[in-house]
Formats: sequence, C-alpha cells, structure tokens
Amino acid sequence: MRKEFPGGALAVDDVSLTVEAGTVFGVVGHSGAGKSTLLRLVNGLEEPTSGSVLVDGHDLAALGERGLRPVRREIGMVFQQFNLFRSRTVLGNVLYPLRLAGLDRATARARAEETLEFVGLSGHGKRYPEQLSGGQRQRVGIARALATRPKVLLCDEATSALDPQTTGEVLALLRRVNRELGVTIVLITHEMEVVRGLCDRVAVMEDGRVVETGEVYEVFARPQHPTTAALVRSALHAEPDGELLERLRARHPGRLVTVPVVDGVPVMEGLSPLLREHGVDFAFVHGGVGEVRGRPLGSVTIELRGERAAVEAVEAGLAGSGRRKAGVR
Ligand SMILES: Nc1ncnc2c1ncn2[C@@H]1O[C@H](COP(=O)(O)OP(=O)(O)OP(=O)(O)O)[C@@H](O)[C@H]1O
Repeated sequence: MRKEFPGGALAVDDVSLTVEAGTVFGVVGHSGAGKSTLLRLVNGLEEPTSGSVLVDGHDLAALGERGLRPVRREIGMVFQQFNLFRSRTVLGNVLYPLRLAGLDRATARARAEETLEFVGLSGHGKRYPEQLSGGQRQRVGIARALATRPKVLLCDEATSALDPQTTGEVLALLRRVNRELGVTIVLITHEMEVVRGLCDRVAVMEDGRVVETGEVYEVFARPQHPTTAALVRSALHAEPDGELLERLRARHPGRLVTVPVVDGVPVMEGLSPLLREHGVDFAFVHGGVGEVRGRPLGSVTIELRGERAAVEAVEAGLAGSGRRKAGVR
C-alpha cells in the first residue's frame, strides 16, 4: 500500500507485509520513517491512497464506517502515553470499552476484573491513573485494550516512555498476551531491544519504505541493509570502531581481532586449537555474547600476542572458518 498526505508527504511508500496470526511482528525505524502511519492504516484510522489492508480476511476500505466497527473491536490499541482517562479509576478505564461494546454492567465488571488480574493489577481497581507508576499505567492500558478480547493488539511505542526495568516487565506481559491468549501483536518501535525481546519477525522502515524484513535472529545475525546494521549495532556487543578502537589499540599493543559469535558458525570453537598450533597467547579485550530469541549472538575482540607470522596464521585461520571478516585491522 501507499499513503500520501495532502501536501505531498509520502508516509508509506509501496509497502507490502504479511503478519501471521498468533505471531509478534515488529516494525522498527527512526522518527519519521512512517511507522505510525502504517499502524493507523492497519486499524483503519487512515485509508491508503492505493493498495489495501486486510485484517483477518476483511478489506478495511471496502467495509465503510459501519462495517468497520466490529472489525475494530477485534483490534486493541496500546499507546506510548497510555491515553488513560484521568478522571476514571483503573477499573473504570478497563470497563469503558466493555460498556461501549454493549456488555451489561455485571458481565463487564467481571470481565474487567479478570483482565486486571491477568495484567497483575487486581486490587488496584479503585485507584486513579495518577496514583500509579508508569509501568502500572501501561498495564492498565494493556488491560483496557484486552478487555474486549481482541484477536490483534497494535502497540504504538508502548515502552518508549518507560525506564529499562519497567520496559522489561511490560515486554514480559506482552509476551504472555501473545503466548497465553494467542493474541497477534503488531508493534512499532525505534528500539531494537524491544524487537529483540519480543518479536518473531521484524520489518525495518526508512523513508516510508520497508528496507528489510525477516525472522528476528536472522536480521540480528546477518543484517542486509545499512540502516538495519546500524540499528543492530546499537543493541549488540558490536565490533569496536572509531574512538573505542583507538583506545583499545593504545592499551593493547598486540594484534586485535574481532570474532563474530553467530549460532551455527563455529569460529570461536576453532580458536583454541589454532592458538595451540601456532603457540600464540591471547587476552579478551572487548565485547561479549548475548542471546537473541534464545540463541547466542555477539562478538568478542581478542588481542593476539606472539611471533608476527604465528599471529597472522591464527588470524587467517579464524577468517577462513567464519563467514564474516574476523580482522579489526
Ligand atoms: N496527517 C499527516 N499529514 C501530513 N503529513 C503527515 C501526517 N502524518 C504523518 N505525516 C508525515 O509522514 C511521514 C511519516 O510519519 P510517521 O509519523 O508515520 O512516522 P514515524 O516513523 O511514526 O515517526 P514518529 O516515531 O516520529 O511518529 C513524516 O514525514 C510525517 O511528517
């Protein structure tokens, strides 16, 4: 689809995406990339200039305002700034969409309380949003979005206003929403950490276009587009460069070599025999190995010390066994 605003801004430019039911799909990109517009197209708040949006088989543009209502009920929204009613209690906020959907008072109340329990806020129903922490407010936002039992949850920078620890808690809750309730989640974010912590697949947007899309581990391990590579670097122990590399060189006079650690690429395993064979000593100087979707990923920079020819032989051996270049210089 395409979305051009009056005045000429091409916010979404020839984007084609499929989100499988029951999965978590992330759209990541810098400010102005077109993520919010994409999300608004998915919930029918914007109409595409051309192309179409199908939600659970329904073509949104063909439905009209009346036809759109029941489909919208299948789509919950979670916002960066929570968008709670300040004058309503926590319970009142969660009750609101249920009453709007026509549930009677008793059924709505039971459902709201059950949903608050799911998000870990039972007992907080009588409090007001401003009496809650940011993380708790977002839990209320998620409860309100889930109360009508939607099939799809759209999250607009849902953790961007939260500190790292609270972000982790909200991501864990969203993971439960997906796994335990089977809700499909589409989220937009500028943070690769959010993609890493939650998503199955990711699309990277830039200037209205999707420049890369794929399974999250693959995108982290082998980014294809420079924008993706830059986003991934910010979230991983990446190969040192620039000033950091200069400092490392000043501290470590030996040969610096960065070894990528990618699941299924046995570069690190080859290190010990190579060092032994050539009589080369080493020290870890930078980097580390983390996990993406339960699989190891990272890079380790080591200093090789020994005879020049022996060091070069080790370096050549490492480069030969890995698919990516191993040398820092
Ligand atoms: N209603 C509108 N009218 C005109 N231009 C718009 C409108 N909404 C968005 N745009 C333009 O479309 C482009 C994409 O904006 P969008 O908000 O979708 O990006 P984004 O990736 O979500 O960025 P952010 O995270 O800053 O919201 C921008 O150039 C923006 O100025």
